[in-house]
Amino acid sequence: MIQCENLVKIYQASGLEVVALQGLDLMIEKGEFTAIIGNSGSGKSTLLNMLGGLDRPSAGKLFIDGKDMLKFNEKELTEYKRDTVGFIWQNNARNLIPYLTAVENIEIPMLLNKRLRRERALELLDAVGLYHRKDNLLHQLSGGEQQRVAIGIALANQPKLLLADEPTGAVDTKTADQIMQLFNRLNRELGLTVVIVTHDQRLAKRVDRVIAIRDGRTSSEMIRRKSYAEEMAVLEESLDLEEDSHDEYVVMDQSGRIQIPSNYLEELELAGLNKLQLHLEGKEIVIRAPSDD
Ligand SMILES: Nc1ncnc2c1ncn2[C@@H]1O[C@H](COP(=O)(O)OP(=O)(O)OP(=O)(O)O)[C@@H](O)[C@H]1O
Repeated sequence: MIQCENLVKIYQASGLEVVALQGLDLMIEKGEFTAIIGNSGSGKSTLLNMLGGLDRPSAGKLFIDGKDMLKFNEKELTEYKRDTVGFIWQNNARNLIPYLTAVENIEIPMLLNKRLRRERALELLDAVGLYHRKDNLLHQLSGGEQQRVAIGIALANQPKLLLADEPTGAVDTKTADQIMQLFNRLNRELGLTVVIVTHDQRLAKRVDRVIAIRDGRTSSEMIRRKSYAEEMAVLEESLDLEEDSHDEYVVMDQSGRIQIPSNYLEELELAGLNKLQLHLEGKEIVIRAPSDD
């Protein structure tokens, strides 16, 4: 579904160049539920904006749903945003129109698409568990309910890809869990590919794959041993997932480069060295500090 190779994004800010993505590699299959984590400023939102067609990459390759995003003209980009992708932000003000009711908010994207259907808007409201709040104005809804309306809006045009930037950043833990369950249900039942950006390691445990970004590059990856869907089938009601339910991988780029996690370097006192010894031992690669002689 998503294929990024050596993706670069450079912003120009008051005469200075900021390299927000510096050669990021990423593959996401159709139907996967992925979380992107990383420190503030590591490039998570920049990546999501590229995936959502809200901004254009400076260089590299980005294919989504078989289409080359770097070759899109304005019209194709608008069609992509309208038909392929649904976007949810942390901040409700970017998702919702305050003076409309819940159901009217969901109708908006369908209006732009000339497919206005109250019936469909109500279906979507039902899908996000808010049918009973359809006639409430937004200020009458809680933060979590507003975020669910935003998810309904993102689904209005039947996207294949759902992107969410810190979707639970402004709600409490219990509401965050409900929102994650909703994403999971949409992923399982509609087969939607879902990518969320989060700071919250706890939420990241509840997806199939976690991709960590450091300094605008993919630095490591965790893949769930059992699919989240399988686990949820058993644990539908329980929110306590095993601590250790992911295998960790480092990402290797096309040229064979990997990034060694900083805690490994520190533990073995390798941090700060500019060369290391590398050799094969059977089927394993051993990395160690250079010997003195
Ligand atoms: N429009 C812009 N103009 C200039 N620099 C930008 C712009 N957007 C992002 N940046 C810079 O690019 C880098 C990556 O920013 P980005 O917002 O993608 O990080 P992030 O990982 O999402 O951070 P956070 O978790 O704080 O939201 C930062 O150094 C940021 O200052």
